[in-house]
Amino acid sequence: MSGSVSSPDDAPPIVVEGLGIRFGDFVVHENLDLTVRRGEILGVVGGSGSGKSVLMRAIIGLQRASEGRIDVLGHTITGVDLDRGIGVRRRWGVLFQGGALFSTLTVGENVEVALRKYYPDLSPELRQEIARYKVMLSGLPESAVTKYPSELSGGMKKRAGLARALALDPELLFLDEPTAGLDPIGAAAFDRLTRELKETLGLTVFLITHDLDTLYEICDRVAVIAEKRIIAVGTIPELIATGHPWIEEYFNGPRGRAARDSHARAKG
Ligand SMILES: Nc1ncnc2c1ncn2[C@@H]1O[C@H](COP(=O)(O)OP(=O)(O)OP(=O)(O)O)[C@@H](O)[C@H]1O
Repeated sequence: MSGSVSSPDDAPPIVVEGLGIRFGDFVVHENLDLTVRRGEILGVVGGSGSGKSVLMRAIIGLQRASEGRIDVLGHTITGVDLDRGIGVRRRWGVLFQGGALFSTLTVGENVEVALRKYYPDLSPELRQEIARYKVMLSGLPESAVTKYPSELSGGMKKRAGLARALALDPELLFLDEPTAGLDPIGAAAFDRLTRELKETLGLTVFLITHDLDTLYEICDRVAVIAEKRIIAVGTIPELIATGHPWIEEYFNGPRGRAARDSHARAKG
């Protein structure tokens, strides 16, 4: 079942077809379809508990699908043990909610974990140098390399988690609520960093968020999860044009309008 799709490099980086996920009798996803285009930042929104994180976990092979098929970077990953053989796991990076840093390791050592696993022959000097570079690429000062997570602010922890996600030069970056808990200035700075990294490194970004400013400022398209599936995907004007009540309320409610007005003012 680990078959390669016909031309892996031309295929959209993520294709989800007919996905079904349930926990016992509780159905989270049913017949969910989604295609992520190469080089885009795709925002993923939906009410609390609608299954955004479960979908992300399924795409990165941490959550078993009950039905359907998921292709990532040209490889079918459903029904496949990702620790064996297909080598796709090293081609993505993930920033989990909360950063998921090892508290007993320094920031630099956290970044080195994946390098040790996938490139065991790297010399310690080169490994440390790559980790230092990733930390700085994520907008942290060089001094952060030797700090422990407990010594960092919330915003710095997110950046440290991002450095870890970038450790293996991924093609695909998964961000689960990266600006949650940040003040508005810190959130806007993180958004800018995401956009810059996407453009500089040629990343495709799957970004779960509740942050309307993030959607307006940096997302190329937005996918909406409701009723156990993706009910619409497109630019924000395209979504609003669907007239779906949840989308209408989300983007045309008071917060949605405030984010849209602020985006329009920033654009002049
Ligand atoms: N391992 C699990 N076992 C049982 N139920 C689960 C499990 N993981 C998630 N769920 C349930 O699946 C549903 C979707 O969870 P998920 O975390 O994907 O929501 P979400 O859309 O990311 O929500 P939020 O915006 O609040 O983070 C929730 O009802 C959750 O309780």
